[in-house]
Amino acid sequence: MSEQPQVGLIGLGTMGAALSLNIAEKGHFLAVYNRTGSVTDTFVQTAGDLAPRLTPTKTLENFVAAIKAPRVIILMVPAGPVVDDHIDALKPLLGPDDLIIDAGNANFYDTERRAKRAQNEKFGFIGIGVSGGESGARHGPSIMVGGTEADWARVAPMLEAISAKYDGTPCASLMGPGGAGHFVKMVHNGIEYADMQMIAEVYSLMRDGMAYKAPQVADVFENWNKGRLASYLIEISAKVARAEDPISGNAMLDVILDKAGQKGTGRWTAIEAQQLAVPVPVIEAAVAARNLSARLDTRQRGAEYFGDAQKALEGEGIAAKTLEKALIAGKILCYAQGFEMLAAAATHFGWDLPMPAIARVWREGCIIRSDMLNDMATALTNNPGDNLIFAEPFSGLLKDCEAALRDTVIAATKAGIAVPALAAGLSWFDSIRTRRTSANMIQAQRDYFGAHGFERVDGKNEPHGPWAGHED
Ligand SMILES: NC(=O)C1=CN([C@@H]2O[C@H](COP(=O)(O)OP(=O)(O)OC[C@H]3O[C@@H](n4cnc5c(N)ncnc54)[C@H](OP(=O)(O)O)[C@@H]3O)[C@@H](O)[C@H]2O)C=CC1
Ligand SMILES: O=C(CO)[C@H](O)[C@H](O)COP(=O)(O)O
Repeated sequence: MSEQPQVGLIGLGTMGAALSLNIAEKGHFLAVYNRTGSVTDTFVQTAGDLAPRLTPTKTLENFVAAIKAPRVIILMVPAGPVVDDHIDALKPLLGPDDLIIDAGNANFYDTERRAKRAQNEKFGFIGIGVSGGESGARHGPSIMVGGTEADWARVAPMLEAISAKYDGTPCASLMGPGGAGHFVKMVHNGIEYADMQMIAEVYSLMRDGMAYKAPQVADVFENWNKGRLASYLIEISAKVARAEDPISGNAMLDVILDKAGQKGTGRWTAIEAQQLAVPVPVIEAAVAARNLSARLDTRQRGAEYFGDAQKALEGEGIAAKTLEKALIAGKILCYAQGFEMLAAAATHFGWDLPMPAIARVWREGCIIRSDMLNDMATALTNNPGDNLIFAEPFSGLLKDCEAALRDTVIAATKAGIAVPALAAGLSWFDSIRTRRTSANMIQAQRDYFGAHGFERVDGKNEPHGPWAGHED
């Protein structure tokens, strides 16, 4: 029997269509609206058994009218002004206690602003981060919610029902107020960039350093997916390496242009980490690598002018076991940096970010889901406030894998195969356990040119060097 929907969704693109079907499948009736009306028609016509639970609408007025108050309206449209436009358009149509949920990849500052603005309105607004791509949205994404406890109590039953489950536990949690959910999603994506980049780097070592064909790379990744590296990204990397191009019959990977796209969340993570003064060099390297990959002309010119950098690795190359350990180390270092950034954001923004719960919601449904995240959730629970690298099993794993990471970076560097994210991880790891760095030189330089002063190792109160008053 058809019921009046209490939920509506705007934006039937890749994510919105899949999420609508997921919501309908969990027993909800929902109204749907899409800018291009024909998309709405096709969507409902192809919804099969779920079609009776969907109410297609062609105007925002009809859309809102089709939903029973108090309404829950989900936006699944591109981040940025499109979200503001929708809020503005919905505003005169909404009633008391209606709630808009922005489920796209919004910048968390926008979400903060929108949530604050909504406090003066009769309707509410929350921002949620949703991860898992199309199949996650359809069958169970990971959901990071920003809002009040009351907002969470209201939306939790639906969001938990549609979310992925890890051993029966829903991968949906309240992260904190305002933009906290979108902040956590942003860091998720920063880590996603880094995870992907490090996998791409070991792929390059196999392809360019050891002349592996794509199916051989697939074999290696498939094997790794049975061990410590078991994860969605390794699993799909094996699948894409195995795939053939239906047009040329060549390996699919070999016909894809090496120019990485990006929508901005990785860049936002790097920018925000800089604002918070938290070093996340693995993520920064991954963002830079995407930017560099897009500079095709410069890369071609560089290769012609200076000679192509890449050579075969020396000797037998690098054993798959060594590469695996290098990737394990790189992954731990990257997550350690990501969680440190989250901890700094919690302090800076006054959010009580639930670190173990963040690791828990990332265990299933999202793009960075992996077995390791379960151990991270336990480590963050048992070692509150501590960096992951000091917590077992990660400290032990790092000790075990450090040499492999170093050997890999050295071999890659000798062969001219760029491994910026792995190298950044190693350099961070070296820096973080260096008793005396070279920052004394920086302090001396700053004092020389700007009389900025420094602290002395002997504690004496003489904050300037003998160069004070220099004339050059
Ligand atoms: N794809 C993914 O893997 C993930 C995406 N996201 C986020 O989800 C959101 C949606 O992404 P996705 O589904 O991939 O995007 P799509 O491009 O597939 O769909 C975009 C949707 O937004 C609508 N839309 C676009 N521009 C406007 C506009 N100016 N006014 C009104 N409607 C508009 C489109 O309608 P029309 O049919 O008329 O063009 C379409 O319904 C984004 O914020 C994205 O970052 C989050 C997690 C994963
Ligand atoms: O949020 C996502 C996954 O978690 C989206 O797929 C997002 O588009 C990925 O980022 P980019 O397009 O910049 O690679």
